[in-house]
Amino acid sequence: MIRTRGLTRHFTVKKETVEAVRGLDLHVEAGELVALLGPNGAGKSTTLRMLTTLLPPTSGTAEVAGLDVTADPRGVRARIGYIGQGNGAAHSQRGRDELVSQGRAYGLSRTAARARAAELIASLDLEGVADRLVSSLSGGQRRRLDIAMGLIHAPDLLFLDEPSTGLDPQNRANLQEHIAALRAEHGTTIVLTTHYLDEADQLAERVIVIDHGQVIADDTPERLKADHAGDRITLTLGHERDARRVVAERLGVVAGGRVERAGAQVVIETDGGARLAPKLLRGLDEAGIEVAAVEVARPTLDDVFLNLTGRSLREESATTGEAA
Ligand SMILES: Nc1ncnc2c1ncn2[C@@H]1O[C@H](COP(=O)(O)OP(=O)(O)OP(=O)(O)O)[C@@H](O)[C@H]1O
Repeated sequence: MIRTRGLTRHFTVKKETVEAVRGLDLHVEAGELVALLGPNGAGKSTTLRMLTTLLPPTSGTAEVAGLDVTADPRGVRARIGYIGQGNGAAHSQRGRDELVSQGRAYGLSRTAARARAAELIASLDLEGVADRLVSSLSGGQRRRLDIAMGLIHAPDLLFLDEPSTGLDPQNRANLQEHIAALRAEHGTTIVLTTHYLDEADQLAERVIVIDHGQVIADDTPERLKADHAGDRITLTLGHERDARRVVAERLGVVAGGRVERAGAQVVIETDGGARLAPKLLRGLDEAGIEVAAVEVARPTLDDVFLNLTGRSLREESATTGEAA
């Protein structure tokens, strides 16, 4: 469905070159639900804008829905849906009318456009609000209407640029359910960008991690976590000196496990944390070390990003005022 080779985009800002996307080789099969995950400025939107023909590549090629984005941009646009960041239906119109107009713009007859609009209104749970002015809809309802707009011509491939940014957790969860349901019902190939780690983890079957305009990892969330991050055992000990001793003598810590200490807390990153934790506790007990609390956590995609780049995606998002 998508194949890019060496896809590259530079911008020139005040005589300086910004290498927004640097030689991406992407391959997305029909029916996949893929998330492009990366910090602000990683190049996700620029990639999407090239794949949707909104921006010409500086170099490299991209084939989308069987057509070359540079040679046949109109053909590509007819076969895809694209929902950008913050674009959307006109606020002074009613949602249903906007959908019908959009359908007409794609060449559907009035009857077909109405039927398709009704179908999307039902499947995106907009029945109660589709006949209201768009300006009166909530953020989550508006985002669902945007998605309906992008799907009016029944494209095989849908691009969503940060679909849930700005929504509260409940609306985000609701939108994610709708995206998953669309895929299940229609088999639409979906490519979305996000910097919400849990969204990529729960929704996508495949996560392509992008940093500084390049792919740094590409796999299922489970395999990314298994390959690039371990479980995390957090021990809170009674005294800081005990924590120092655990680290210095690597008490109960298996070979290869990474150990860090902060005050009386020791964090051990290791494979098979649930299996190791009881052994570890027995070892500490035998050494006469008191344990106040223990927690075993499975790795997150943030741990994957941290291990790959040395930076936390969560912190980077926080510094730019975004929640991740
Ligand atoms: N029109 C433009 N002119 C100049 N620089 C640009 C332009 N568009 C993007 N950039 C730069 O290209 C880099 C990649 O930006 P892009 O918007 O693709 O990142 P992103 O991963 O989508 O980030 P975000 O999560 O913040 O949307 C950034 O350094 C950005 O400032």
